[in-house]
Amino acid sequence: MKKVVISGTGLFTPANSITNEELVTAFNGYAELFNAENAQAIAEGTVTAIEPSSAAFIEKASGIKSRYVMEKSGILDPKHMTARIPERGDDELSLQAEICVRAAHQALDNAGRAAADIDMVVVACSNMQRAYPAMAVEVQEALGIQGFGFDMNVACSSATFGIQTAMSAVQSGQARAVLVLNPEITSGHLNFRDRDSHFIFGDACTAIIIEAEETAKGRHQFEILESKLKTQFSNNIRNNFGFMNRFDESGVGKADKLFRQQGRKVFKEVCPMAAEMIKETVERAGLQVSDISRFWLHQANLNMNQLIARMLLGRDAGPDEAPVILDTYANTSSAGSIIAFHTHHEDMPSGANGVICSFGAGYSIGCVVVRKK
Ligand SMILES: CC(=O)SCCNC(=O)CCNC(=O)[C@H](O)C(C)(C)COP(=O)(O)OP(=O)(O)OC[C@H]1O[C@@H](n2cnc3c(N)ncnc32)[C@H](O)[C@@H]1OP(=O)(O)O
Repeated sequence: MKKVVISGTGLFTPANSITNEELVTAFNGYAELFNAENAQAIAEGTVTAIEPSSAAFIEKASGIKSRYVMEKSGILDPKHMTARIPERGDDELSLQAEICVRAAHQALDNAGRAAADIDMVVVACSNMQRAYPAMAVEVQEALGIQGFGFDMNVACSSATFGIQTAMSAVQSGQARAVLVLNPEITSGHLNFRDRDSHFIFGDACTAIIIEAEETAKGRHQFEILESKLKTQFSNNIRNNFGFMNRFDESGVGKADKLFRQQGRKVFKEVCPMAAEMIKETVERAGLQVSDISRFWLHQANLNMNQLIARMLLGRDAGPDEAPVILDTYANTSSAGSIIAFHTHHEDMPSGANGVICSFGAGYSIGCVVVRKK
């Protein structure tokens, strides 16, 4: 079988960052307004008052200190509580394609590649900006890539599922090189009025070039030794937004058309699944967990990652073994493990092994074992 490498990655980080304190001030402002407007109903017991959020809780429960967003002022306005981003015309590059292009240029540069070397574009993320045409085809056009492109959505595991799809395309000869993009504008599906989850997500876009080892030119190449995917249905992370929403506008309300989760259940159920998947995939690669020097884990919750590392290693992981980026990026869905990889791989010596592992809605888990060239 043809050997395949990750030959370059890229990252787009939005210019605006929001601290926990800023986010909590906005949320508490909203809560005060809501409680004042509904004072009588709250006193009568027909409406529940909104409790204030707390920056200390957020950092302790999740490890998140701040997050990047495409637009900040609307999210921090207690009367608005979502980003203010004007719609673009059909003749303009869409926002999601724009951030793909920004990340793609960096990945192409790191891989020593030009658009003409790419035959396939995959946009793999949790939310597409529109139904069609596919985002990937717009990105293909914007970059001047021949060949073909398509979108795929496996929520937080979109990047790892995209890597395996790209690897198969290279191995089967469908593409010489594939550009996988993970444009996560998570602020669009985050309910900033929900105390349990308003702090969870941030925006970012990652790009990955996958190609045959024999012709790869990237400065830091990682051979893909093994990859394994798993899905198991769960309602514990769910978003009912979709094209049939307009059939029944009475619905069960608006909040179910945004991200919602049973965080405790997710924590309890996903950690053992992810640890087991990592162990299985590493063993399928002919290695032991002790042969892995770095784990680029999905970046949703610090306590989750620490627990998974303990399940695997029987001890706490050092910061070099399981790099953390969620403190400043929060959960960027599928981009998270790739941001960790992108920002923490250059120092690895030749021959060092690592694992990229994503886990999230579906449930979906993707595990990719790599070795530095
Ligand atoms: C695309 C994807 O990645 S999907 C995301 C995948 N999801 C995950 O990975 C999430 C995994 N789970 C988690 O991260 C955690 O469960 C969290 C961070 C969501 C919540 O942390 P937990 O410790 O489980 O907190 P929990 O929800 O049980 O709340 C604990 C208490 O804090 C309170 N609380 C909740 N939110 C807040 C807040 N913002 N500020 C202050 N207090 C809060 C709760 O009401 C609760 O109070 P109670 O004990 O009086 O009932």
